[in-house]
Amino acid sequence: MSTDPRAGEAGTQVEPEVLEELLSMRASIDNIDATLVYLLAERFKATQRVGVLKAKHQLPAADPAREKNQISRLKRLAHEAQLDPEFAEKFLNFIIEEVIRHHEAISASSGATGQPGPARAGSSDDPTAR
Ligand SMILES: C=C(O[C@@H]1C=C(C(=O)O)C=C[C@H]1O)C(=O)O
Repeated sequence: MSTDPRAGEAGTQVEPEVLEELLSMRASIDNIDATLVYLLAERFKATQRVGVLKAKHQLPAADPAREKNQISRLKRLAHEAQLDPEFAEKFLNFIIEEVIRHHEAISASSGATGQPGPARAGSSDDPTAR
């Protein structure tokens, strides 16, 4: 029924009014997804700075006490927002795992100098490369 590429599979399967409603909701989803990408990019910029600070002061990459506090706070917020708290926990753990991986890489590259090393310059683990 529609050749609009935004309609996807549904374009050939539903009435024009239904399609219009679907496309309007998808436009919101696109905006939300773009916001998520920007938010995640900002969060990773901040955590990269934490990683550099930790490497400089020989602090461990992971901080389980901080993670525990964050997860209970986020689960509480998720519940209030009618988002599945278990999903919120999984999502946050997924992100934290990646952050810790970055911190370990920063620490490994900084060696004795406490500075991100030249071997990592330009890599995704080097926040100064951005
Ligand atoms: C960013 C930090 O490093 C790690 C990553 C965290 C996160 O992504 O929120 C939280 C705790 C740490 O395990 C930190 O210590 O603040």
